Amino acid sequence: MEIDLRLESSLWVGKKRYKAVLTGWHFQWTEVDKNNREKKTTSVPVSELIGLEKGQVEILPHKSVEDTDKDFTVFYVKRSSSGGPYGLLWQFGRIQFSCASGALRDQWTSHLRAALKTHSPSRPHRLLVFINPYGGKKKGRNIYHSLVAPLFELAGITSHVIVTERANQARDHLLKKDLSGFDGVVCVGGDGMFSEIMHGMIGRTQQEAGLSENDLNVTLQPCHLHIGIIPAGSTDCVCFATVGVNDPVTSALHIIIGDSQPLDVCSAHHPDPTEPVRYSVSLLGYGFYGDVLAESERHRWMGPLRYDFSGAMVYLSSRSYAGVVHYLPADPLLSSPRDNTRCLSGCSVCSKSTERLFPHSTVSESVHSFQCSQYRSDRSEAGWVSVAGRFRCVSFTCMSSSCPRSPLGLSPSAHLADGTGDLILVRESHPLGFLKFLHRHTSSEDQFDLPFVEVHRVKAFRFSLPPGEEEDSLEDMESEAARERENQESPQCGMDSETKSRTGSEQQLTDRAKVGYKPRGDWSREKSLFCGPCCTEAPAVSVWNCDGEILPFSEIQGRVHGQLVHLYARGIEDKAACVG
Ligand SMILES: Nc1ncnc2c1ncn2[C@@H]1O[C@H](COP(=O)(O)OP(=O)(O)OP(=O)(O)O)[C@@H](O)[C@H]1O
Repeated sequence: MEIDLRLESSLWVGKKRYKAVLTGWHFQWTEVDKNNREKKTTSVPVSELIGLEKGQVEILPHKSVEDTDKDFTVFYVKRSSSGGPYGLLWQFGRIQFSCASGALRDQWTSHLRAALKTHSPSRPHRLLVFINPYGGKKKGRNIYHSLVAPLFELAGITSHVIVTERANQARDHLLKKDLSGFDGVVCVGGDGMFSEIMHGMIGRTQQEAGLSENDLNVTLQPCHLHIGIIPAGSTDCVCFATVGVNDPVTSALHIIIGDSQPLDVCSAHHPDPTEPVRYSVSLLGYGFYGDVLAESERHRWMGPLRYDFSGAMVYLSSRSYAGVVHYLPADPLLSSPRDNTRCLSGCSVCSKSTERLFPHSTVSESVHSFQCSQYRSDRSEAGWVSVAGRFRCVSFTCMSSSCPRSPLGLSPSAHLADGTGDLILVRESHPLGFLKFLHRHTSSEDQFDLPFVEVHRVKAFRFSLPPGEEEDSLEDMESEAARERENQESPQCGMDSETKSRTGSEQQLTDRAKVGYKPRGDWSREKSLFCGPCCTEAPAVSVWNCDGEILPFSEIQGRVHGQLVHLYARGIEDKAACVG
């Protein structure tokens, strides 16, 4: 039975009188002048109220409380149009009302609290927070404690905070420790930290379901806990592509109100099933993007500038790589990477996909049966398409991968949660043509409208080296590796040991080395191949850039898992529709 939450009365803000109405779903206040004429109305959905306190209360920059009888303070989500060209910045709105009596004040606070409870059932109450103190400009701790923690406290959220002391600590915690009682996990850091947490969450969910995540044919179980991202890294692409801005307060507010954005994830498997699976949401890139990452790891000391520097070096080396790409196209009637649409908050393509993926309310059973039957047909060769050639880059993304420097992203019409990803093939081309392709990512010009570029919306793909090429390249690598071993301490190509122990990518490589990598996956060999223009011979193979981490092999099989994780986000809001 619906409780009657409706309440209406006059309230005062300073000397101004307002007509305030709570309808249950909305709380609105309209200024009324001396002649009883109504002026501007502010309306806030109850789901976007952050909290309320009796008295006159301030939260930021410091908490202060003046406990008065007739006042109450409401905190709510306030949209600002100043978030940049595409996203909307959310601000922490605050308004302090005075009532005619203490009894009316108590009526307002109890009605508002009841409305919040009824109409915001998915808000988190207890969160596990991981802070990477070394991410980005090393401000993660400060960002969390000064901007986020006070808002969580106001919203009645308790948090267990872990400041990481090493790479992969968060992943290991999520894989091994008791997570009962938590509603979600918060990542304070950049894309590398998010990737670590996503790997831990997906791994834990499969462990509990008794599934082998390394098996390409296994249908993975969606994760139950939501992930929130507080951007504090040098690259925060996942946050930008799912929220529209990189702003800690905006992200904290999405977490508080319990927003939910499903996200497709691509699993990347080496043909050898004993190699651990990796997951990607924003970029799996071979060739240019793999080389840039490998090169940039050698210049960590440059800070974020290393990406520009390495990009220029790799561009100048003008490399292309031979390969065969096989892909399983998605249904072209549902959407296409060239259809000029944007996946915005409430996207109908993603909603239809949710209905397809989860046709019944018993989510886990239906997901299992749907995805199993879908992938059974994927495994046969029927419907697969092959493309062979030399490529500047082969990229795959499950989202637009927009970021502040490329506001429309790698694939502007890609969807966050439709169970597909976009495969972008850039063939060997004139260097100026490739420069044009790269430059178009920073503007609104169509980067796919070039003769050497093709893009396909797919459900799965494979990349293999052409027959014969593989053995040659392995021999090349062996001799490079032998040379490299002789020059182990070479300052030109070597990484200093301090840098090495800091990075997640290398930590992962070290971990893999411990479990016995095959010779191809040995970083000491790979790094000699990606020294940029300082190398005289162009290497025959590249590596994969998996959301900013190096996968030290060339052959790969990728498969999209529809809506495998959920973020505390709602996709990019349509600015025109949200800000009047
Ligand atoms: N305490 C720690 N010490 C060293 N590395 C850590 C620590 N905590 C997390 N990491 C690792 O640091 C890597 C980079 O973190 P993050 O993404 O937060 O920062 P970033 O500045 O954006 O980094 P990058 O530009 O390399 O992606 C992650 O892969 C993560 O696993």
